[in-house]
Amino acid sequence: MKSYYVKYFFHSPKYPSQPRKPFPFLPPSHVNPNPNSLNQDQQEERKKKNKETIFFSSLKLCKGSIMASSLLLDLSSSSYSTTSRLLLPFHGNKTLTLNRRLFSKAVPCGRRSPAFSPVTMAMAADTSAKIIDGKLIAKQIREEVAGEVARMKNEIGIVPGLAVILVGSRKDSQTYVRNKKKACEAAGIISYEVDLPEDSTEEEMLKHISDFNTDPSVHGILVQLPLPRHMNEENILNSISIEKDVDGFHPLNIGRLAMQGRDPLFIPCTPKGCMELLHRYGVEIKGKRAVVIGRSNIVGMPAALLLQRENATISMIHSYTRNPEEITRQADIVISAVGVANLVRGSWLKPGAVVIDVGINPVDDAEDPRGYRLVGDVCYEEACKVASAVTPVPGGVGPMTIAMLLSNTLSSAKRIHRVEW
Ligand SMILES: Nc1nc(=O)c2c([nH]1)NC[C@@H]1CN(c3ccc(C(=O)N[C@@H](CCC(=O)O)C(=O)O)cc3)C=[N+]21
Repeated sequence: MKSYYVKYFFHSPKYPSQPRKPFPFLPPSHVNPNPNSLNQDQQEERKKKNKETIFFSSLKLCKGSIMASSLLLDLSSSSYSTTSRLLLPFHGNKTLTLNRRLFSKAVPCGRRSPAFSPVTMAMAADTSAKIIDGKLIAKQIREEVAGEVARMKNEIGIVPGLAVILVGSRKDSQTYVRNKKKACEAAGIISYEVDLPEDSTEEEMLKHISDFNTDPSVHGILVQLPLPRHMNEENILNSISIEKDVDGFHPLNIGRLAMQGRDPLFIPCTPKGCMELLHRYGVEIKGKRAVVIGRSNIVGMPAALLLQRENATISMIHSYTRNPEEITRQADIVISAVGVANLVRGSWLKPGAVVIDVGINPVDDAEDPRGYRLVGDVCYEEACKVASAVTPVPGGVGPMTIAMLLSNTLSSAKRIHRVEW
């Protein structure tokens, strides 16, 4: 039986909504900008894998009732930011309908040498776009948070606390959690970490959450996603007290975000980071056309709601969108969160557009000690020539996500302790 590597999972009770097991990272070869950098063996291995690998931008199981989410899964909840690392072996006997339209756009588009900072590269590439420096802004925000944390401690003797729950031993999740902890410590926020083995039960998880819900020294609770497939993500996220849900994933919180005249308790960290970058770079949003590529619960959808709250006219692009290129080209602001390397080409952009690239996609890089490097959803070099401002990857939205987590934890502690300033 032929086996395909399929991204991603099925939304059906019959099928778990999470990967069967993490599969070794296998980046699509056609986004490798420099296949010649591979040695002979690696090239052979690559050719072999290519033969048996089909990437989907969307797929349907023909029997109808079961629909698979697409590659344009939009950093969707259980696959957050890791879609491109997780490829599932699929031993299906079902007929698959492929829609390669969008994905076929994701081809190599130049290379950024790791030796150069984004800023130097932008200049070297003779571009006009301003580089939106997320790393710098995130640092400023972390310092602002640290100042307020110190003030809280001095004035009322309260130190904000963040609880992080990690299940399993995924390397990328461990790295993210470690970085979050480090950032907390640097800002003076106390972090509490619970590491659970992969095979822990949902009940154990719920017990930890319920303990944190009632623990007065904890002001924020974060469950690192994705969760192992035997856990029900919806149940778990719903059990986090809305007052402490610093990720802002609680459905009631999202409902408030979507409604006029209501305010959410927390704005989800990644979209909040995107908005903060637009604000701090003085990008006007009111009355502008904004396109959000990807409709995940944690990035695309809340990002569109936030832009709309600030009076932009929004369009959302997803795996079933016809003419994504044409629609994107009308946008003054583009936020891309799909997890497909180099999907958005220069030709997709209106001259002068502002581009926020949320994608974090690993692509092979034999020159990198890790064997891969990270690129965004947007072809950076091309975007630099057309857009007026672009976020780099890394160094763009990623660091902002962590800064926003600290900011949400601080505001939670302030709200709980009724701090007025
Ligand atoms: N409950 C939950 N909340 C999250 O906010 C959440 C999550 N689960 N699961 C995983 C994703 C991923 N995520 C990132 C945070 C920081 C960087 C980041 O700092 N990236 C750097 C460095 C990247 C590198 O070099 O490895 C950059 O883009 O410059 C990236 C990704 C938060 N996530």
